[in-house]
Amino acid sequence: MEVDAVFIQATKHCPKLAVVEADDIPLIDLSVLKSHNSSEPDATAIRLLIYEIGEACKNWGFFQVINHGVPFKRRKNLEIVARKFFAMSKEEKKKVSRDDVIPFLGYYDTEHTKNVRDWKEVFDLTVENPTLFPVSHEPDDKELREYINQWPKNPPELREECEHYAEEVQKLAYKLLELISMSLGLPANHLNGFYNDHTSFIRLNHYPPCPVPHLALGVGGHKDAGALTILAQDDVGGFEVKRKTDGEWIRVKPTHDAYIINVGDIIQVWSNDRYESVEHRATLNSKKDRISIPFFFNPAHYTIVEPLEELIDDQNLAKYKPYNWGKFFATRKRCNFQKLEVENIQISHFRRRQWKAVKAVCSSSLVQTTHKHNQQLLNLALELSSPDAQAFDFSFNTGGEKSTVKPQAPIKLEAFILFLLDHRERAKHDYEQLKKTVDELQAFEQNVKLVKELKL
Ligand SMILES: O=C(O)CCC(=O)C(=O)O
Ligand SMILES: [Fe+2]
Repeated sequence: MEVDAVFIQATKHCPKLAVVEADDIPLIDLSVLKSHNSSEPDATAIRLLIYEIGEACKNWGFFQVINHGVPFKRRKNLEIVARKFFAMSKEEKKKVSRDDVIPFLGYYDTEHTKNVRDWKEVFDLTVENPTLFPVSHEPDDKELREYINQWPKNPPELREECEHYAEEVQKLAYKLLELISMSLGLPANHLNGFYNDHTSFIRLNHYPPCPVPHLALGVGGHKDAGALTILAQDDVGGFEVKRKTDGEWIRVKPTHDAYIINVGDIIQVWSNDRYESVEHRATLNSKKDRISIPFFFNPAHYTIVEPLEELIDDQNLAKYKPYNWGKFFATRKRCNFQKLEVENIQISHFRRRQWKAVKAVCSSSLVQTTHKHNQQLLNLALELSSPDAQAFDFSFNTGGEKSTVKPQAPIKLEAFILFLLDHRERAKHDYEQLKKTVDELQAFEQNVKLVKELKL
């Protein structure tokens, strides 16, 4: 069977044939939250649970939960009805197509992730019906619209099953939000206020069998833009996360009645990078089709997302500028529909200037040309930080025309060292890579001194 080239991934994104399954992915038991025999829950056990969740968010950016309180029947029923829906003819499904008037909700099969088409079809619905959202991504356009779910005639039980499911998973979402809040040292309900008019939605994902599972992806590598995702996957398997320690794609083996929880971009920003949104993707299967059902737990459209005041001080400056969630989401939606030449909007575009300055150092050819080792190192650093670097390429090289900043070289170098140290903390793998390239860190540090002595 011929496969349309729009589905084919660049070689570096193609899934490897040998699947890696890690056995240390955090599996967290929430049974302690249920108060048995109406007695108070065990305070020590809760403290331990909060600690476990904090560690999982920090080290992995995701975890699985069991004994979460969502009745298995609700999930199973929804999976069955989702299969029924996707088994209908295209013509039938397209009756509830997402279109220009209802751009977020209903059926569609043309989503692109990172500009390559996903091998999937989906049905989207909001949890609150209607849900208020900005009409346009344009910052000055203040028009809002009430988005209403589109329900197909068939299967008739789809609506009811979706609504039952949403109700139950929502309870879990609030529990997790509270646990995460406490793991950041904040009161349990600290984040709840953002959810008064929340914009959470549920997606039914269907990945048909694919004749070229080594060349295409169900969903290409991406980070979820919202706050928290609660994912149910069936027993076929295919969900993979990029492990923070070494950048390896790890397959998360389906665990009976477990949910996969991942921290999204908003929690990364709220936590000022203490917790990082993890990159993940869905791989395909040549024989079986697969269903997955993410619940995206997102705040009100008017939420201004920024690092939480309680988590910043002189030592931990806010790393992001505030942004409006509704506008961010609208911009994302606009790009996902079509193949564009530009990169989609990312939270890295809102990183604050002190971090930009660091990236500017990396792109300064003045520094790059001073020493071969440094050049390699800086190129690598530039690569590691490429999403940011793209967004603001200062190119202020030795009196070049575009020069807008005249930075002081010693300050720049210090900033660069800070950048490296930050990377060392955040991604040991990247640091190992850097280290390898310059032979060893010591050599690099000597080079830095050298550049300083040259007073560049
Ligand atoms: O299908 C999966 O396992 C992942 C889906 C996903 O990441 C998404 O829809 O955002
Ligand atoms: Fe996702």
